[in-house]
Amino acid sequence: MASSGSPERHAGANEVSDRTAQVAARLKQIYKKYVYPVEKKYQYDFFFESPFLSDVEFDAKPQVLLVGQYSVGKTSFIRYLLGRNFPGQRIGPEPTTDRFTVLLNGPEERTIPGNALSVHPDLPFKGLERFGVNFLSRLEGSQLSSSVLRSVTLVDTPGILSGEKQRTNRGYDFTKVVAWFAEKADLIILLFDAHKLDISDELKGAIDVLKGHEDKIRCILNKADQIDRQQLMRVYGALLWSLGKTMSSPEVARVYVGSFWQEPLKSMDNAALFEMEERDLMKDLAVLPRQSAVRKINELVKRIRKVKTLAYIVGHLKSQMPTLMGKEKKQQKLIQDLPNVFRSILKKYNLAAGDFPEIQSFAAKLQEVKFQELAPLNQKYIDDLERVLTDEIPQLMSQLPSERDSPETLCNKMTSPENMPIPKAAGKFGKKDDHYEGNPFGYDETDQERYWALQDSADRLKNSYLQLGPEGGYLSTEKARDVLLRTGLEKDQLRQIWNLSDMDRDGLFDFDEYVVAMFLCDAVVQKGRPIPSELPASVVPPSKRELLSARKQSAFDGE
Ligand SMILES: Nc1ncnc2c1ncn2[C@@H]1O[C@H](COP(=O)(O)OP(=O)(O)OP(=O)(O)O)[C@@H](O)[C@H]1O
Repeated sequence: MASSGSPERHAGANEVSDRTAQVAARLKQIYKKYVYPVEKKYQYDFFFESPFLSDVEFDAKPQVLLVGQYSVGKTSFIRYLLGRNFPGQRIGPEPTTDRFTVLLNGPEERTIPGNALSVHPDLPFKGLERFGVNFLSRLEGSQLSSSVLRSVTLVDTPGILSGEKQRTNRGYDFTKVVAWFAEKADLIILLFDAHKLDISDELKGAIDVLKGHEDKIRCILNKADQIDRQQLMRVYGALLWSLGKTMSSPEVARVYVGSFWQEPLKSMDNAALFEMEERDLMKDLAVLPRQSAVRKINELVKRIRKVKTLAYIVGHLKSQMPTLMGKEKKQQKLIQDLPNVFRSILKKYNLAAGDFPEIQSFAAKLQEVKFQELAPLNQKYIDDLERVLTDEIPQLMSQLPSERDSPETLCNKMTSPENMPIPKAAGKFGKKDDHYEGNPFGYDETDQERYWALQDSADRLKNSYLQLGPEGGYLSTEKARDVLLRTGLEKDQLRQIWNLSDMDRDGLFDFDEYVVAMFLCDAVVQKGRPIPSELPASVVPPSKRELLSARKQSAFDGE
């Protein structure tokens, strides 16, 4: 039984989390089966200068980016969300975080150097190499086993400094890097210090690069308990005014006021207000996994529409080529007449202008190919894409809570109503911690019974397991052995891995056992780790915990 609260309290949240993972897995299948072959056939990567999608794009967790001046409490806020310290954490009154820290879930606690992070095939940080070695030495991964990080990835940024220091000391383009992370983020939290509110040029610069992402921005007026009510009103007003001038969005930014760390409030004057504000912020965070799933669906829809349009364009150009003479001449004529060609394709197939490539760069690309070598239009491809758009995508959307739901109702769908995510330490508001909810995303930090450090690997391995052809939910001994042999490990090592993974000793691999085996093989092959004598508790699948602890007990009792 869960250590804090009954399992039912979390059922809604886990269900949504599972559903969003299922949606991501289905999107990946759709892409591989129906979209990728068309992209390849009509050279989407070349014509749209957009690489083919990899699994990472679908599997990536929602990202939360924290931005603010130095010492506003970004790192303390993350620590508060996680409910614990994390590797590489630096908190202090002086500028402490001089690097971008990406907080990731993983079975062992460690820091990961920026270089490794930016080339890791399973992480969505490829592309950061372009900011140079100076930047990479200021990038760090912090891996820990955390239920919060199972749902989201957090990115802590270096505090924004004032004046010259900002420009001269960094050795890389800070604002460009923030823009890169902002693009990928699902939520951007801008923190301000109520105690020393100052929207400097640098912060304005950072807010500028967040332009176009206004819908993702949430502001926090932190340390609000350090000042009295009257001062707070003034500071709050001044912040809204400055933000209104700096941010181009027509809507007033949502500013959460409070003190976002675990310490008790300095003054209880505004305790009720701060508590409500934290509750609202946690609700905002709780809908992130769902929002991220919707974003992934939308992005794939946009891409499919472009792919379809490209197939029509390429097919049309190919169809215009003469069979014998004058190919080169015809090709040049078509390129020159491209605006008209686009117009007639748009009309003929009833397409949207926004799905067409930018005309000049497309014309330049066309100069590099021979039209007679282009692929002809294949109606089957188009029909498949249409079917994805009209049947599969709406079906996927219906599996998520309705788009028209208010954040409130969405949140209700994610957690049972009486247990909305509430601040982690009710004690700080002068209350007892009896409603403690450890994680706004629905998994309770203390809920050891359901937490499994290999859950991410399990999500990734689901398809490969199914492809191996389990029967009745089990991989036969032969199949399991074949999989292990393919790792190239020594027989003796494989025997040890088998003994650790086949937890129920039935000579077969169910899915959980398969995940554990793959994890152990990977640890030995990729990372050169020794095989442990027993499985670490967080690696044991929840389905096998009772069994293993009973076995341990009977060994202890000498049975
Ligand atoms: N809610 C809070 N109320 C009062 N003090 C706080 C609060 N949160 C953090 N602090 C204090 O503010 C200082 C800065 O905190 P922290 O290092 O978390 O900020 P930061 O924004 O991550 O800074 P940097 O950008 O330099 O890394 C620390 O001394 C911390 O103890």
